[in-house]
Amino acid sequence: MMPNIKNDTILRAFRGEATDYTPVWYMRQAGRSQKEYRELKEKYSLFEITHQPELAAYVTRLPVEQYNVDAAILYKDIMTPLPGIGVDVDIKSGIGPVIANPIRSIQDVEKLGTLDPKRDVPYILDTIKLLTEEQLEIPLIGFSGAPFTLASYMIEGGPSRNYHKTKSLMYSDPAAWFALMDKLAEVSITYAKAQVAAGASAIQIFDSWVGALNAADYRMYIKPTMERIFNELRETNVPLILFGVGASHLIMEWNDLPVDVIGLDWRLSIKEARDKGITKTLQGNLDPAFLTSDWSVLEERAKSILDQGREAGPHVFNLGHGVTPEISPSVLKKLTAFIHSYSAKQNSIL
Ligand SMILES: Cc1c2[nH]c(c1CCC(=O)O)Cc1[nH]c(c(CCC(=O)O)c1C)Cc1[nH]c(c(CCC(=O)O)c1C)Cc1[nH]c(c(C)c1CCC(=O)O)C2
Repeated sequence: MMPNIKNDTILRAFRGEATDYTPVWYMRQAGRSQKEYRELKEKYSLFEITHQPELAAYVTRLPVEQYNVDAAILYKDIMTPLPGIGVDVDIKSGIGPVIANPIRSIQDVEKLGTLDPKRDVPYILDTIKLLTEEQLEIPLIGFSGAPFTLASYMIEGGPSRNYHKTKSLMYSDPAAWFALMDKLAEVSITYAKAQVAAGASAIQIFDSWVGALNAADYRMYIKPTMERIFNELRETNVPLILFGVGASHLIMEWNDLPVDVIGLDWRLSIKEARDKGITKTLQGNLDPAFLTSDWSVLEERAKSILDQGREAGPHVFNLGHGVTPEISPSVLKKLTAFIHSYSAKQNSIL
């Protein structure tokens, strides 16, 4: 069955078309900032919620109903597919993903299996079907972690500040590194394709931590893998988004990739990205810190981002990184309404 989408504004903006207003969604829009979510987390872990389609769909819908955003993002983690290939991962509250069997050698890479979405993550596909066939009237964004970001957890064994183990494997054992990149590229491709087949209307690839590399190493160790992923995902015909944190020095490399949208954090403005020569739709890039500032301060910064997006568009509003637990849902609701009304008004003046 086809997704039952009544408002596809955000998909048109992703593809670079002009829209009546600037569409918006927020990274980590579903999560600990919401009391309904925190209540659910008292009973269930993240993996327990994602294994139950009714519950996962409920969490995915919370920000849609509360904030009136233009897209939903499937509630799950970038770690979700990894148990399917033999990674022993747990998500620890306040820490993040922790891995009991880290990768240290090519032998460890060779032990990894292949992802079969119907066998390994059927509950994700069921959640997508439930949402897109029965519940949502706006597009659902599916996603996958990118190979570098997934590998960083798999090699470090958990979150890291400097990625020394990851880089050390990359620089000193390229055979193991490229074997791991191939394995994780396959995971991203099969997983994202299965999400689209189940009803997802766009795919975001989170390469959150790849900004730890310089551009020359990115070209050598990462870019060929990303080219393969996006070339294969182009076949799905859905818009493809690439996002990373602290990666301004890599966006010209990203601009060469067959993606539709580049997601910026707050370190580079929309205007600066366009002036550098980025030709894709830009997504971003409010510093989440503004969500705990006075409304007048937040409004001024949101206006500036929207004005840059109008002049240097196409643009989809988002944060520069995820919503954090202390952010109040009422602020996100007010901000969404402001983004819609301000951008619609500015468009009608032009
Ligand atoms: C690097 C990364 C991870 N997970 C993700 C990324 C890429 C985006 C980014 O750069 O932030 C992606 C992610 N994780 C989660 C989502 C849900 C969808 C959404 O955006 O609303 C998404 C898109 C749920 C989650 N994933 C996690 C939570 C919070 C903890 C929980 O509720 O158990 C949620 C709602 C856990 C997690 N998982 C990860 C981290 C760093 C954490 C936070 C650890 C902490 O501060 O406690 C790994």
